[in-house]
Amino acid sequence: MKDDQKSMPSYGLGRQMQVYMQGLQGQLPSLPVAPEALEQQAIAHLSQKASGYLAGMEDTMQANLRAFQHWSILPRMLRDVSQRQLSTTILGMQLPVPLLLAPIGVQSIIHLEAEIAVARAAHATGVPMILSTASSRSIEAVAQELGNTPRWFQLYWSKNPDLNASFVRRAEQAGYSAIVVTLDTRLLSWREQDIQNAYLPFLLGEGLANYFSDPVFRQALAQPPEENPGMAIRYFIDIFLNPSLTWDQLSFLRQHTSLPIFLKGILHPDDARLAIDAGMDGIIVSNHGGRQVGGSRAALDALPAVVEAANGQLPILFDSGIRRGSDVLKAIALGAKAVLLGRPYIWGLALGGEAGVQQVLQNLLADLDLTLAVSGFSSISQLDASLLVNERLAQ
Ligand SMILES: Cc1cc2nc3c(=O)[nH]c(=O)nc-3n(C[C@H](O)[C@H](O)[C@H](O)COP(=O)(O)O)c2cc1C
Ligand SMILES: CC(C)CC(=O)C(=O)O
Repeated sequence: MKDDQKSMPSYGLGRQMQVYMQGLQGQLPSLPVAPEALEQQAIAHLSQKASGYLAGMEDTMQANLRAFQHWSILPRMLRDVSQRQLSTTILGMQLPVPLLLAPIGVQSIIHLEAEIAVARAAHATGVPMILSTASSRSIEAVAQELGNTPRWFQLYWSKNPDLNASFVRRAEQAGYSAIVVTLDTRLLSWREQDIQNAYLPFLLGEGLANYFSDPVFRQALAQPPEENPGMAIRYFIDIFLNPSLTWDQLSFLRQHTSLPIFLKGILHPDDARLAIDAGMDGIIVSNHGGRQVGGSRAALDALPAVVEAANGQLPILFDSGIRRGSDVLKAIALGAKAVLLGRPYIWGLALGGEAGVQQVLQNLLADLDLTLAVSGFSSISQLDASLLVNERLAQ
């Protein structure tokens, strides 16, 4: 984290003042500040294929956003909020803010500098990054940009066990401090826009940097990917999806890493109990941003039951629909230790590369810090359900 951002207590105010002072010199923020306007501008900027890929099932995405409206913050007054604390600890890991960048694959279809730009922005703001297996830059190249910024690696569990073990080994060697296994994408769902556009970026070789650079993957090919990319892509298609993956196979991963393992994509409380039985270290409640099960429960609506089922035995994180500081507060008040930011940073990437991602993160952190303060709290560790009113029950 940069020195001028180390003191989080003045962060929100600092960002506000920076913007207003720039305004006095005739400079307005280069990106829209409201997430809705940011999204609109980014979608208009991207090709139809890329924006179609970013989309999801509209009803489920809307449900994710609406779920936040069902909860209202009931602020408290006249409490000293002059010193504020946004940092949190998860399984002994210190996170400067309760926010991580969600794993988002194939960023090369959004911006030429892809995950490199995102990693630089993460480093500049201190926001930890979760790198996707399907990234367009390798595990090692992204790590190099992150310096000492915390990083986790998201694993898509392929049909080749040696490849899975190799990915995890590479992540460990490159300083990633947790493994996130995504459970909800053992098959690709029926994605209407991609089908309409007949577009799957992997078939064009996008998002395969980790595969093409992996010794196990390369060994399985008769010719290296540089000489015969078509053959490498076909092999990727053969092994990538793994619908036969079941709970009992998680022990394999445990044998191959000493890093904490988080399961991403849990919505049902019974699955939270299975995660505990399987000896996992954490859960990420998520419906993949409404991209997998069309018509699924909004992720925020699923959070309280998962938190209750976990019963404090392992940390719960959350994503799907985080757009503003108040969303972060609500998810944390409902029991999440931290949240993952998804599409908003990709909109920033689309419009402004590294600087765009940085602006989105700075704004969100400032919003979070100020919303915490005006709600009457000085530390995110003070938040619990008493912050919120459930408007559906209150009516
Ligand atoms: C274009 C795109 C690609 C994604 N790629 C991955 C991925 O590679 N691995 C993964 O676990 N989740 C992936 N996700 C899901 C995100 O990690 C996260 O769950 C989701 O974006 C949260 O929803 P939100 O963006 O609406 O907040 C992807 C999401 C999008 C939009
Ligand atoms: C299928 C993946 C490689 C990327 C992903 O998770 C997504 O597109 O939602």
